[in-house]
Amino acid sequence: MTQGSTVKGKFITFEGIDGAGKSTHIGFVNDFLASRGKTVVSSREPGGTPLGEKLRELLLHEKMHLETEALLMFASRREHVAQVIEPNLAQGNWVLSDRFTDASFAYQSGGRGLDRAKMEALEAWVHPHLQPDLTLLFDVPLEVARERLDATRTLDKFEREQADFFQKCRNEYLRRAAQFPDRIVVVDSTRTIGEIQLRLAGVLEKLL
Ligand SMILES: Nc1ncnc2c1ncn2[C@@H]1O[C@H](COP(=O)(O)OP(=O)(O)OP(=O)(O)O)[C@@H](O)[C@H]1O
Ligand SMILES: Cc1cn([C@H]2C[C@H](O)[C@@H](COP(=O)(O)O)O2)c(=O)[nH]c1=O
Repeated sequence: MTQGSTVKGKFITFEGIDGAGKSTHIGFVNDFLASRGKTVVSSREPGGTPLGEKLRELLLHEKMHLETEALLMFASRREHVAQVIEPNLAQGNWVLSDRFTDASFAYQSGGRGLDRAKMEALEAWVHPHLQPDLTLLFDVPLEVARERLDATRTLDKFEREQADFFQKCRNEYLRRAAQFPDRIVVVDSTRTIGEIQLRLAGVLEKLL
């Protein structure tokens, strides 16, 4: 959702606590939209640009003050918005981002406790006129997410956090879903991958 009548592309973000299953579905959404004739660009945060990927390495592996963490997330986002998101939307392309600003609210404010007003100030600074057209929030109980993560990979700094942290992240995600019901669609990610894809197809049809 961008201001200005020339913009034709759409911006879709994927959110959820670690292990909820969001990355699994980005490829499906990409292929679904491509099959409808859309040019689709898939990206991620933190990251999505050469500088953003360097910041991602620091963010996922170095201990830092929670405000440093929030500022670096938004520094990565500033590059991403300038270099990837806005230029592609302006060309009429569809942009899929594995996480965006809802993740900062969920993790830095919800999980770590950073004042929400500071997050709102950063959001207003970094992308005052840009919001996703659609946010897919993959929601699962913590235990399900943890089981999925433990089965698949070496854990990074965030993924090693305790259950209490993820409960607060999840609560903040769900609070935002209630605050922005027209933008954020909550997807029950305890369902099978096939059931979730059917649900996603229904949601995407309405956006085409
Ligand atoms: N609906 C599902 N049912 C069963 N397993 C699933 C489902 N969705 C995802 N998985 C599995 O759970 C694991 C984690 O999924 P995925 O990497 O998509 O999560 P994520 O939310 O993107 O995690 P992160 O944010 O940490 O990258 C993968 O092994 C994936 O195959
Ligand atoms: C954008 C963003 C991300 N995070 C956290 C959330 C995840 O734990 C990692 C990214 O890892 P993923 O496997 O690629 O999802 O970063 C955050 O805390 N704040 C943010 O704004």
